[in-house]
Amino acid sequence: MLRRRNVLVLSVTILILFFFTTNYLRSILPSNNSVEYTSLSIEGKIQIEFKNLPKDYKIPSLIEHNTFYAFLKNIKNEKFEISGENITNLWKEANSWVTKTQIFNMSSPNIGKVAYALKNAKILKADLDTRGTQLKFIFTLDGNQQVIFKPQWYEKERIIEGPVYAGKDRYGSEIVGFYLSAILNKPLCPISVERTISLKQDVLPVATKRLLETTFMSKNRTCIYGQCFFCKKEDPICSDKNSYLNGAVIFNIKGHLVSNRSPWQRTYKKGKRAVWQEFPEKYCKYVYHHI
Ligand SMILES: Nc1ncnc2c1ncn2[C@@H]1O[C@H](COP(=O)(O)OP(=O)(O)OP(=O)(O)O)[C@@H](O)[C@H]1O
Ligand SMILES: [Mn+2]
Repeated sequence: MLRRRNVLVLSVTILILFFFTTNYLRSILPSNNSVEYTSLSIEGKIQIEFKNLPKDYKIPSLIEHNTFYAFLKNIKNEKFEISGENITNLWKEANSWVTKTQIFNMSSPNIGKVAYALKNAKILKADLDTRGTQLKFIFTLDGNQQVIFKPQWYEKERIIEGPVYAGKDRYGSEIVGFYLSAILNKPLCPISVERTISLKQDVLPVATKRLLETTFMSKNRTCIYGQCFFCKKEDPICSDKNSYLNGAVIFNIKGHLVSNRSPWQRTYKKGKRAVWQEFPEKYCKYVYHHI
């Protein structure tokens, strides 16, 4: 009886060991399937090559970066009294962060206050922002800081079908861009926050003439169509019935910005492929040597 049990225990142990060893070997041994490799996309090959990189190229995860943790702590909305010198000095500091290599200071303990001020400071003047191609506003906040306001056009969950450039600006991408730039330790996206404004109370009383000229009421909602390449009277942004409109408030960078096209820019014509899509391998070398 005892012997039979021993044999059983031994067989089960061998079976378990066999199972784990084969699985382990499968995970560490390179798969020698070269046919599979050649049929992979460029992105797929990059993913595989990442795993084979010498350890010199391996860097610790940026998310563990001390600066990022300081940023996470600092960005927590910090309530303060928005008035007089407080706010003027805060904007002064935020503007001093902007250099050629960063547009916000991840380590500043005041970054939470800037986010709070973007979300809460009174709007002193509201105008249309005619830069770019889509509808946006430029507000002057208490303390004389200009910010851009991009309205929310769609429910957050809404999925827009079609090409990657289908649909209007998604205001959330401004906010995601800001946080992503911090996570990647490249603070190159302006500080952005979500904010709900009352068109009736916060905007219309301080609106410029040209903003008011593109404003009308429709079914108890305040609607604005603005002035831009894609702006149409038939396609305005409208508040809810209580006159509220949600969107992103984006810190406006002072000074002159230069546009640099990405060498990997998409084309906007259906079916027309960009050079980088036609000759992916050669194009990479070309950009490396010529741009
Ligand atoms: N935070 C900012 N600070 C200063 N200038 C800005 C800021 N955001 C945008 N701009 C300026 O406004 C221009 C248009 O901005 P943006 O790309 O966000 O608008 P858009 O309507 O989506 O235009 P496009 O279709 O050209 O992308 C930018 O090229 C830049 O010059
Ligand atoms: Mn854009």
